[in-house]
Order: sequence, then C-alpha cells, then structure tokens
Amino acid sequence: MIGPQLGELLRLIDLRLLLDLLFAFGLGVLVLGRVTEARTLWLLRGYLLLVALAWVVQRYANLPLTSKLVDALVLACSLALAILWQGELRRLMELLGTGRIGVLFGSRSQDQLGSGSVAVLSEAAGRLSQARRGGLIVVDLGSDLRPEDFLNPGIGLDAKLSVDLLLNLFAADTPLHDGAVLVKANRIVAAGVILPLSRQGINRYGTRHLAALGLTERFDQCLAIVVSEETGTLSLASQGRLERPITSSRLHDLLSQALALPVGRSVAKDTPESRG
Ligand SMILES: Nc1ncnc2c1ncn2[C@@H]1O[C@H](COP(=O)(O)OP(=O)(O)OP(=O)(O)O)[C@@H](O)[C@H]1O
Repeated sequence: MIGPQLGELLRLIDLRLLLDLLFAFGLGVLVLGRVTEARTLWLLRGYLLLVALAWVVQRYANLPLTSKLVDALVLACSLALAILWQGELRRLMELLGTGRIGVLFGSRSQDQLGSGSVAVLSEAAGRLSQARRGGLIVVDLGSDLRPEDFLNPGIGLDAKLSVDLLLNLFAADTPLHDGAVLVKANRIVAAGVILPLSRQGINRYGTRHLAALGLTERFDQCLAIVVSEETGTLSLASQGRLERPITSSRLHDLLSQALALPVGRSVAKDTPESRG
C-alpha cells in the first residue's frame, strides 16, 4: 500500500539536508533580492557560488587538500567583501541588534514622495543655491529611520512640505538653520537634525557634505540634497556617493528616477497645499 512506500521514500530522502538546502536557497533569494546594483549583484553571486562549491567539495568529494584550498578562497573573499561592504554590514548588524528585521524583508514605503514634492524639493534647492544659502535635506524613501540613528534628532515638525517653509528653515540666523531637514512621505519630519559623518573624503569635503555622505552610506533608501554655502553648488548624495555639481533640473530628474516617477521638469506649484 501507500503507507510503507511513503515511509521508504521518506527514509531515502535526508530531511535535514532538504531543509538545509531550502533555508540556504531562501536566504540566498532574500539577499540577492535586496541588491539593486548590477556590480554588487555579480560580486554576491560569485561569492555565493564559491560558498556552494566549498560545501559540495567538503560534503561529497573526499579531497581534503582541495577542500582546504576552496575554504581559504572563501575566507579571502569574505574578508575582501567585509572591507568593501563595511557600511552595509554595519547597517545589517544595527538592524539585527535593534530588532528591525522587518526592514530587510519589507519593500519601499507606500507613502512615497509624489512628483509635486520632487518639484518642491528641486525648486527649494535651486533657490537656496542661487542665494548661496547652505542647506542639507535628507529625503527618506522608506528607511525606517529612528531618532537614535542621528547624532541629534533635531526638532520634530511634522509639517507639510513647501518651498517657503524649506527656505525659511535654512534662513541664516534662525534657530533651526544648522543641521539637516528630514523629509519623509511629503512631510517635513524634523529640522536641525545632526547626521553621522562619513569618514571617506574627509580631506575633500566639509562637514555638511560629509554628513550627507555619512547618512546615505548607512541608509541606502535615503538621499541627501546638499547646497554649499560657500559656492552655491548643488549636490545629491546617494549610497555614500556625491553627484556634483548638478543643476536643479538635474536634481529633479535624479529624484524622479529614484522614485521611479516620469522624468521631466514640472514646476512646484505655489498652491495653498504646497504652502502648507
Ligand atoms: N553632522 C552634521 N549634520 C547635519 N548638518 C551638519 C553636520 N555638520 C555640519 N553640518 C552643517 O554644515 C554646516 C557647516 O558646513 P561646513 O562649512 O563645515 O561644510 P561644507 O561641506 O564645506 O559646506 P559649505 O560648502 O556649505 O561650506 C553647519 O553649520 C551645519 O549647518
């Protein structure tokens, strides 16, 4: 009957091995699914392939020397990747340590910025740049940032995003003009936020630009718009890299691309809504 045959089949299949393969496959899919950059994806695929090869050699081939060599290769690659991805690995440990594992599985936040907000941000940045007024705007695309992620979380505002309010917040000699403005889901969440600084480019950039790099290298779902007070230069920081100098219309296109919105300049309408 079916009973003994099923029992026989189950005996033949190593359940633990099956589970092991299933978990490893799931983990691989999860990690690869989170990577969007092509080069990173190739590196990760190569690394996972090496790990799988090391496992096969160790388990099925009785070749101790080959096994040792492949293990050494995996170790060398692990060290190289740990150096290359130290920011990402630190972020992963922070997420695990603070119990925010959901961020690893979650997709981008639903309440994203719309095209109106992109226009508001690029117009405000353009006007700050023309006036040579320093500014730093962090755009959170769904990073689940917490106050403890900043050196100082600043003053909570929860105000509607508008060009006027942004210009006001960066007006010289006002209490909140120092630090960054945090924008999330069409709202100005906080101002006067002090961000962690990056250690890369320390000889090249001042602290405003290092702050933009510092945050975006830790949170890949954050962008930082920087306006230099010294030169009026506009920059956009993303994933620990600065694109500069850019025009406000280029900023508009880059923000639209990041949000997967149709690219093309639209004017920030001075509606009562945008005035907040
Ligand atoms: N950690 C930080 N987080 C947020 N803002 C910061 C931080 N550090 C400095 N800033 C902002 O940057 C300003 C100082 O900018 P600084 O001149 O050092 O940098 P910069 O990159 O050369 O910018 P700029 O080109 O505007 O001069 C501060 O007044 C403050 O508003």
